[in-house]
Amino acid sequence: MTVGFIGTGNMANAIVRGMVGSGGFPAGDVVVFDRNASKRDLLGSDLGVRVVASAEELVEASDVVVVSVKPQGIPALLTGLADQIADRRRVVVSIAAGTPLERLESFLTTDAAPGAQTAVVRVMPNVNAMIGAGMSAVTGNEAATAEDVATVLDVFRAVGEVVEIPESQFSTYTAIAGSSPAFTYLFIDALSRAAVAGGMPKAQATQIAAQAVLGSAKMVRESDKSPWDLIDTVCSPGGTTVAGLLALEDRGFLSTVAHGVGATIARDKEMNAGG
Ligand SMILES: NC(=O)C1=CN([C@@H]2O[C@H](COP(=O)(O)OP(=O)(O)OC[C@H]3O[C@@H](n4cnc5c(N)ncnc54)[C@H](OP(=O)(O)O)[C@@H]3O)[C@@H](O)[C@H]2O)C=CC1
Ligand SMILES: O=C(O)[C@@H]1CCC=N1
Repeated sequence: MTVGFIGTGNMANAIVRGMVGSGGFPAGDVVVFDRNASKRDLLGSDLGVRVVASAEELVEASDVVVVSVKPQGIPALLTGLADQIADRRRVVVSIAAGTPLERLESFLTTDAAPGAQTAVVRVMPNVNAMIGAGMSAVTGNEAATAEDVATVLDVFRAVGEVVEIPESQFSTYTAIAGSSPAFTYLFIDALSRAAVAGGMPKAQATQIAAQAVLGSAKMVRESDKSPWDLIDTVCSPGGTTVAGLLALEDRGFLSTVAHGVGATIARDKEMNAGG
């Protein structure tokens, strides 16, 4: 099975590097195209994946076509490829935020295959796919068979964990897993900047903060305690942690995070509605 990527920016780079790096996908089974020759060629020279010179050539060469351009670029791209995609019976995967299956289907409707519906699978990955630590949600349209969805799950499983969720949950999912790496990087940077204020070199502080966040995430996943209960295990009576925790709450830490997640969901829904 050949998987092709149209658009080799931040996200496709992460996925393709993760796929090939994981050893789960031979470089020869991955095809890439980007309108910037230098970007697509870099993936070819770094990984040995097949590089093609047009989107049409990519559709011709790929069983699964992953559209990895910004949401604004999708209408023109898919409309231009709709006849060929229907004719070749390709499975289309979109990783775009704020772009529902129904809209993707509307761009793929074609007179070349009246009544036939293209299989479309929507995925929300995250950028940690680059190191095989991604988290991706997957959902298929009516035309996507269980086998199509399973194939796409396999692709994204090669770069991290996968979960199948209903499309109605995609906005919420996007906030807590698609966008949240940025929020978490910000948290790590905030920890390390505060340590710089305390006199520690930035590079060292960042590595220490990152390991503390990594270990905390592992603990949440592996412990049978809830995060709330784990907080109590760190807070010694009259100690340092509870002092810091109360100061964070004094500035509304929890509600600030919830506010950020809410704004992310709202923006995704606005994009879903065409905004
Ligand atoms: N970045 C992230 O963490 C995540 C992103 N996503 C989704 O992934 C998608 C891609 O995002 P991201 O990788 O960040 O975006 P980028 O802008 O980094 O990458 C998109 C690439 O596609 C190229 N491109 C645009 N239109 C075409 C076209 N018609 N044919 C060929 N190449 C084209 C762009 O070229 P040019 O530079 O010239 O525009 C660019 O190189 C988005 O839809 C986003 O919602 C989903 C989850 C996480
Ligand atoms: O910011 C965005 O719109 C994309 C979707 C999730 C992460 N990046």
